[in-house]
Amino acid sequence: MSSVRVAVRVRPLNKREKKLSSQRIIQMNGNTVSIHKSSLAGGNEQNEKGKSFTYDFSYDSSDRQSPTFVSQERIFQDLGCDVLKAAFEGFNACVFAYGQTGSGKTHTMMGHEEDRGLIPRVCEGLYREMAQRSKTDVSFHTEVSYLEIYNERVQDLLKKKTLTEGGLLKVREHPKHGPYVENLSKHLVHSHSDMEELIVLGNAHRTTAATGMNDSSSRSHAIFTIMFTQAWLDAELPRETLSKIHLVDLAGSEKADATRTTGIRLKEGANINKSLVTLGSVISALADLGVGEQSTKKQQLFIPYRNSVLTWLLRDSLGGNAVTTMIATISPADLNYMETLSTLRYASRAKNIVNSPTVNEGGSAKVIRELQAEVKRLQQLLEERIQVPEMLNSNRNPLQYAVALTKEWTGKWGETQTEDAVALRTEGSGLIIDCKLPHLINLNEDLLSTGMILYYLKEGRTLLGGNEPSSGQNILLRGPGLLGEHCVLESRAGTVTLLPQGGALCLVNGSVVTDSCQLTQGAIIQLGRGTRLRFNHPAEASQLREKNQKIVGLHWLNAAKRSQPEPRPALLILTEAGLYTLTADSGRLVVFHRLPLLRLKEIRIGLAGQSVRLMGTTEESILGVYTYSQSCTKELCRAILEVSRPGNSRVSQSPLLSGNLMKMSLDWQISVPDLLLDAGLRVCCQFQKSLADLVYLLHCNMDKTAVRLGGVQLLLYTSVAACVNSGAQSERLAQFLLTDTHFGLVREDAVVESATVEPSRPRFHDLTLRRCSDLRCILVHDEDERGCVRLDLILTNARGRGHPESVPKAASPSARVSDSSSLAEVWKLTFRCSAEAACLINHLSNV
Ligand SMILES: Nc1ncnc2c1ncn2[C@@H]1O[C@H](COP(=O)(O)OP(=O)(O)OP(=O)(O)O)[C@@H](O)[C@H]1O
Repeated sequence: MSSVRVAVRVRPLNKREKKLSSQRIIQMNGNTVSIHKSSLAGGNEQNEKGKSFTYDFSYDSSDRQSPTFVSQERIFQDLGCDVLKAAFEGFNACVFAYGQTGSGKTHTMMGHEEDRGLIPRVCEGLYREMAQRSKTDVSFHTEVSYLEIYNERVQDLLKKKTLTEGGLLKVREHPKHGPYVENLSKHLVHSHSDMEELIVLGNAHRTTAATGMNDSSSRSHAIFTIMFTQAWLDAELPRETLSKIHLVDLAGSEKADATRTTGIRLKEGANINKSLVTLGSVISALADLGVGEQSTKKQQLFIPYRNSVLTWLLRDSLGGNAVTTMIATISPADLNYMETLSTLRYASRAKNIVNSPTVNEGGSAKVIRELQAEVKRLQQLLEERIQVPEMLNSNRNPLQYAVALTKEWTGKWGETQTEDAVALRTEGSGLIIDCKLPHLINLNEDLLSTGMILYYLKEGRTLLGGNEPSSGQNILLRGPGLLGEHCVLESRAGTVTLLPQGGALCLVNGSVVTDSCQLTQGAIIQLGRGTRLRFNHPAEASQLREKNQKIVGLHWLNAAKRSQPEPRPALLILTEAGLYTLTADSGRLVVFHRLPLLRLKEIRIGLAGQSVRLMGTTEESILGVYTYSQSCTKELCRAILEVSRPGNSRVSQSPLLSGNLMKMSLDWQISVPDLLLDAGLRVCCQFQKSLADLVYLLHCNMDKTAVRLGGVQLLLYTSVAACVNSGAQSERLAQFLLTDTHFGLVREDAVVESATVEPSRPRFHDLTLRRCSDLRCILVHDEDERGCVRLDLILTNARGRGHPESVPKAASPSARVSDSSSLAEVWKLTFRCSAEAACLINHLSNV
């Protein structure tokens, strides 16, 4: 018997809560969590003391600086390690996160690249532990499935929606094994990186949406399941255990008014709440069972597992055969008092659920073990000269039967290892054979041969030979010069070696081999005088692919990210799988940012197409790219989309990728629709919002009596290399802007904007603004070999309006007038595009 373990975790205040000056109402003391009723929730002196609940674990993650701060690693050490322990002992395990929407369930279960949650850490831990145990004679077999329950329907997150109509799957009940999802794909995994890839793929397919409470709210319940089998011979007795690990990220419980939900979100909310209400009823009923009312109530108590898909599928984890942990996630803010209290009550109730986990022994192994035990018992009887039942001498002699079954089991286990290892799939008009085990492909030169043979290599020895079928070869080949026992291929823990037998002629990649030789991916093996085979090692190939991904494009640009928001020169390497940004650090190139393309969620084009903001699933993943030209922006975006969403015709038709971004940006009337692509990838812009921000900043720094806010009209906004003031030598990259009456330089931040953290500076900053009438003359230099044009703007009576130091924030701009100077001021500007320089010259000459 084991009680459900319950942990409570409080997250930091979010942006919304801070904006509303929320009070913290959660205190954690040891494993006791106290919630105080705030004035906002109608608190008064009397109940100010609040309510307290005690759990198995309490985690205060509300303040990173606090000494009591609990990290993702600590949660893994406390809860994840127990999941692994249970799995290796043969128990089922389940961890589910429950809590209000936006309270931190996904953060705790999945986390993000820089701060990984429980699921990726459990997967990593599983492989770490397997590697440590690999020296023992235990074999492991791991399969993974990942599903979501959205609006009470089950969808496979690891498969494109082609299986059944809309990709929806049915839940059925197996008489022996209980509820299961029909046709749910199971993926055999060989390595931690295989598992990570599946997680990323599944997450990309998950249904999320922005709600009032969470910008990226999970609208579905997601169940990531690892089916983990271990098999070994224990003193000649076969042993096999199968553990199912369910890692569940529930959708958030929510009040319709709190999230200001309507339409689709409201319907989702109703379904989410329906499952959670059923989960609550199940927990409640089980808790009643657990607190010692079994005798009176057990018979009468009905557990409503089947009232929702979620509880039906998790039946074994709730009051059944599993070691189960619930993580209740809460907000620290008084705003959410009622929801937090309800979560704490829910969690407290769950503590009373008692499960009865048992080691899940593989069916056939169990029968054999029981038979072996029977044999032992009978042998003992023999030794004691007690009359032995007839059975021992009959055909169904348990000893022979057990030996036969053991043999069969060993064979079957081997098969399960290779089952699913070879699969056929179609791609376009081609047929692809996927084989996860190391294998050989026959490169037959016989012109009349039309088939292709693939020989997979199981763990252990494989004897190859020809011509003499009686030699007991595992792989029988035909060809001149082949001996009966030609060579042995030995596969051990991912390494395959070839050992020639008795003077047989073997060549690997054209060199004669006489001793043991390790084979590597793609090796060409020649046996005898004509038999040629190609060796493939899928695991090694996948590692090599990772290391050696095909480079699709290189871009030298400037880049920034949240933790380092100043643009810096960067090399962007676009590969088939991700975008790598390298920068120089003390003379060495270092990876500044990495964005797997599967995780790419948003491409936002900056004002006039001068920058791009690429965002993955978290704010930390934001990469700001300063392209300084709309053509470069379009080129980069097209390249990324061509790799991540190939062949999508809507990409080329989108005005964002084909239109004039400058024109679209500076015209208040043009509204550019977002482009929504597969797996929730959005290509968008916020031209009008950015334009409004910029115009407001400009207007604040102009002479307000002369220009109305509505009269500020932007004519040009482009990147230039600028050197302002005659003395200064160094050029800096900035945005040049031109209005009817003014021109200026400003810097734009491509990273800024954060749902949870107040940005440290406004989108537009460091503004230097001049009246057009301040201009005395323009010197136009010849175009250089790159087509760039330099203009020297010569200004007299320089009056610094909105000088860099005078513009701390867009919201509170000031118009400090700098010292007048009798010296002329020179702005040396280099325009990348001569048309833009011409536009400036035309306008200023007219003035
Ligand atoms: N412990 C934490 N530390 C730092 N940030 C957190 C923590 N928990 C949550 N957050 C942040 O709060 C936001 C909401 O969290 P998350 O998406 O995990 O909530 P959720 O409970 O899964 O919401 P929903 O039910 O709507 O999917 C995210 O931006 C997340 O990064």
